[in-house]
Amino acid sequence: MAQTPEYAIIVAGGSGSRMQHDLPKQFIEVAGKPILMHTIARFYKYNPAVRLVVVLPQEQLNTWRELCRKHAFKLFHMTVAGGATRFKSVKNGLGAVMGEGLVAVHDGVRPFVEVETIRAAYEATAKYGSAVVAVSPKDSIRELTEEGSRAVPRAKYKLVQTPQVFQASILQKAYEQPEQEHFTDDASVVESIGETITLVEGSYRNIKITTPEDLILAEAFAKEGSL
Ligand SMILES: Nc1ccn([C@@H]2O[C@H](COP(=O)(O)OP(=O)(O)OP(=O)(O)O)[C@@H](O)[C@H]2O)c(=O)n1
Ligand SMILES: C[C@](O)(CO)[C@H](O)COP(=O)(O)O
Repeated sequence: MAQTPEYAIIVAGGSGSRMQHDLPKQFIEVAGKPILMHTIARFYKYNPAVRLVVVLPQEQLNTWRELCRKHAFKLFHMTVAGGATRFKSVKNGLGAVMGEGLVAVHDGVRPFVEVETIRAAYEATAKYGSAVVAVSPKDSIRELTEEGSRAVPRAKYKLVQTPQVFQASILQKAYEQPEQEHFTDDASVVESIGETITLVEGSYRNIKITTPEDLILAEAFAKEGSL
């Protein structure tokens, strides 16, 4: 029986403003290689036949090509120009997805995602139509109210990571709608067309490298052999 095509849209089209670094954060080296290369390699390790779509700002496409040459990075991938928001970048990436299949969307700056997590997410999507990786909060949670704040039951919440994997047709339909302010990830976009979201357990190592202290953590994980 023919294998269902698997795609991975790796979004790296942001500006990385919270990192306050002179390089775009996806190009910062950890363990001797740009973060984005480690992320791509994780998906390739999961499935060498995965169709990789890497989304980068238009003005960074040449730099990326040069970095690939410099690091002799040969893993085959398409590149697509990003948009002004994550929503627009994912939508541009979806333009490279042809026909049916399972499509993962993953942040280019989450290089520590485990192969087992990626596998669990694609498998759950094949069964249920969607899979969103998430972990339980470790801290207590308070909701901001008009009066100040109030405690909420932590057991009722999950912290959402990527990959977020969907049937291609569902993701494409969801991304046809106009962007809304509360769309902070793909699950929120897909949910708003009435689809159910299935959660898959993630890992505390699957950090999104966002602020300078995340780089210190990333170096520590890398030293420990997590890359
Ligand atoms: N217009 C955008 C904005 C974000 N992203 C991607 O979405 C992921 C999560 O976003 P975030 O970590 O917030 O990245 P930035 O938007 O680059 O960072 P910041 O908000 O600090 O500027 C990143 O891999 C980022 O490159 C994207 O592809 N296109
Ligand atoms: C998609 C995401 O990583 C899930 O946690 C997150 O919502 C991205 O948010 P950002 O503000 O674009 O970093």
